[in-house]
Amino acid sequence: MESVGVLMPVPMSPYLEQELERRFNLLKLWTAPEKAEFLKAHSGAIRAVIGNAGNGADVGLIEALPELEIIASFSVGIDKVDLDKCREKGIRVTNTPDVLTDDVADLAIGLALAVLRRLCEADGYVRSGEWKNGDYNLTTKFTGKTVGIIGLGRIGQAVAKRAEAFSCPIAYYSRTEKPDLQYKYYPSVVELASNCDILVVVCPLTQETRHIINREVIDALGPMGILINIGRGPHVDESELVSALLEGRLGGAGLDVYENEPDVPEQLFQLENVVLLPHVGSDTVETDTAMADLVIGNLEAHFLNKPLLTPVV
Ligand SMILES: O=CC(=O)O
Repeated sequence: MESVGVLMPVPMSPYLEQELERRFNLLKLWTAPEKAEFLKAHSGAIRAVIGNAGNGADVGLIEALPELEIIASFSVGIDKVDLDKCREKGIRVTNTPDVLTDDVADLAIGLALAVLRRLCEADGYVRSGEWKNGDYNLTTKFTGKTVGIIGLGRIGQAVAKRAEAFSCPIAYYSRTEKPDLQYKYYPSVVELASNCDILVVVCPLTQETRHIINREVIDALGPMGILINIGRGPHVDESELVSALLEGRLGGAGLDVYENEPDVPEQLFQLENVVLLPHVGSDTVETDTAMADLVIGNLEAHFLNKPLLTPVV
């Protein structure tokens, strides 16, 4: 497969890069001084594109690569890939489900604990020497709080399982009720937000879920409520979130994702009830390797005419 051109638009995992280089003709777009020229020069060779959470394949890229057969995303979310265009052109699409579920769910719980128990602030209190002047403030208990989950797929269910271990009642919103699960279902996000303490966003980003967290939902969650976003930034109307936090209409937020990454609203930097992470939900050494192996497994299956391991299209 050494002659198969595989385009990597942006740097991702060094392990993935190294393993792709051993098997394929890896073309690193970001190393080219003139990207359009580079694509033109290699368009006849490129049969695969590697996407990720931030960079997928839009119509422009797909149209520029006439030999493109497969987009293998190094992510579970494929909102940056134009799936309709891929279907129309018969281009296959794969992602990396399951292998990252535990890490992302762990991080949701970590964010909830960090916001409620002020872990980052308290750490700063020790490092700055302020502890010598007196004890740190009281914080808020996590155990027993009602956790509302938007999107009860693989990751949502893993969040629920972890929260149950903290004796948290679980409620959820999803497009359809899941009668085989014992959790309380709400048919609207506002109703869910009105009836939980911690609201976790974990659904895929689609036209329907863009800004699923709007002013009405934020107000329903209220001044004691906590929003955790481990899904995608555009799930949340970010300017509404910032106003609500600045005005004390929302109790706090734990965010791993933002509307315009890596730009984060600077008004949030001063707030002690907010914990900000740089989109690291699945970024552990173990999961990076597992995701990379799955990307490679899908490419090898495709070019050997075998069934894809984790097909989306
Ligand atoms: O955001 C990360 C992913 O979609 O895998």
